[in-house]
Amino acid sequence: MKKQDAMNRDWIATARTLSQALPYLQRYEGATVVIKFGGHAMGSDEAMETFARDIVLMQQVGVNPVIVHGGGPMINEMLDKLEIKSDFVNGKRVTDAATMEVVEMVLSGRVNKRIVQAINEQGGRAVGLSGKDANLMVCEETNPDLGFVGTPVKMHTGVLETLFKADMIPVIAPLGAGMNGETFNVNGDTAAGAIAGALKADRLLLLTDVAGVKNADGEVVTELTASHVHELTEAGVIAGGMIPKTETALNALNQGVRAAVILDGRAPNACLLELFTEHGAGSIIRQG
Ligand SMILES: Nc1ncnc2c1ncn2[C@@H]1O[C@H](COP(=O)(O)OP(=O)(O)O)[C@@H](O)[C@H]1O
Ligand SMILES: CC(=O)N[C@@H](CCC(=O)OP(=O)(O)O)C(=O)O
Repeated sequence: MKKQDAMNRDWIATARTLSQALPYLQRYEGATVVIKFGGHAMGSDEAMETFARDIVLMQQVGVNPVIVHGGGPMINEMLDKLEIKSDFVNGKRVTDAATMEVVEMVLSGRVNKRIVQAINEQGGRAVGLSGKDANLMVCEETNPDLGFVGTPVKMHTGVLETLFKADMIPVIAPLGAGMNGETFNVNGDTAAGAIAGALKADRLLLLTDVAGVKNADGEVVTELTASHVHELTEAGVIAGGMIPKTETALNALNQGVRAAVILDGRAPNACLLELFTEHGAGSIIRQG
């Protein structure tokens, strides 16, 4: 009897959560949400399945989700196998011609198709593409010392609008087309920010492997403005891999994205918690 009572309580709580989601579902009807799915956040098959379910649910309730993925750890694995050495400068992989070939193969091939398949297995209709398709992301060389690393300079998002109209979910590998036929390797966060900016997305979600942006005491700051971010960066509290993420978030806000959120992609249902509950998740950055 006691067990039955506990089960009933769980079901009532589930129904309440669904009911409380109504205003959030209404708020995000027709909204565009760009989600950066990092290589570290992908981890296990289980994490991939939960992520894919969240994305399909989002689309089911009227959101236009756009996935931009990373895959740094998977690129490292393949470069190791091929015994190609790789270095990073300020969070960007120094990319010579041989490395570029491996980056494209891993990102457009293995990683992109794994995400596409996971979404389709949950009943969605995902289409895999890279920033080279339909000239979505045209890039210039970031810095000659980094080789084929690109900075997005011109975006053509028409292909994404076409996919939205057909109820398809774009899954984008962070590669860019050069003006002279080159292929560029673009940091996943940078690519997600550029795409969110060009779409003037309602939300940019950057999924990573920490709960959010932490302050000097190691606590997650749930709400931040641009000036908070500058203060924490100048104090050296925002460091390493968090610097390109917060920079991407601020650039996206400057281009008209309403808010950017940095959250733990390994936490179950992180995207749903952020979009459709009062609780939210991670650190939300708004124009201040
Ligand atoms: N203030 C901070 N708050 C949270 N994480 C921080 C902070 N400063 C530096 N970091 C580091 O940034 C990392 C996230 O960046 P990164 O490893 O590049 O993520 P990803 O692989 O998901 O793109 C965290 O794991 C953490 O070690
Ligand atoms: C220029 C550059 O550094 N590109 C990245 C692209 C992948 C990426 O960003 O992957 P994560 O998001 O998983 O780190 C790289 O070569 O690793």
